[in-house]
Amino acid sequence: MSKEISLAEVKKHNKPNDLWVIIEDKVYDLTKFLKEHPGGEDSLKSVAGRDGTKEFIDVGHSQEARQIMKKFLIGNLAASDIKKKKPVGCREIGLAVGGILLGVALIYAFKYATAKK
Ligand code: HEM
Repeated sequence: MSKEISLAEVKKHNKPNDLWVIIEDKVYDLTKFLKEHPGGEDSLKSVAGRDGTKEFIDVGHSQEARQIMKKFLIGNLAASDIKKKKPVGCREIGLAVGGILLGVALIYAFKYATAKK
């Protein structure tokens, strides 16, 4: 199992000579890659010690870049620091469907009540 690293720990490594970055909940030590990065040093420095997932994806990195990054993987972001995406629960779906059915039933009831006899 790979190492779990907390967000607080990653934040400490925010300098060019000690540069960690979080990408897709994984932690990379890019200190040695800084000078080799085809996208320049500044882009990596701008996300030093923090989550650079959005920036990494926005660039549209190649498969080759994804291969290279594996060499610098040092661990996973601690589960407690991973932002949980709230899924839409069954309760919400149930309420929405119930609301729509009630609305349709009311329209029919109204039409029936006001229909000319
Ligand atoms: C382990 C992490 C990373 C690796 C291995 C990596 C590798 C590469 C490689 C190989 C390229 C050349 C183009 C390609 O093959 O896609 C590239 C370009 C680039 N990267 Fe990264 N990169 C990493 C992280 C980042 C991050 C976090 C940022 C932004 C904050 C970034 C910004 C850029 C930019 C701006 C380019 C230039 C794109 C262009 O010229 O069109 N990279 N990177």
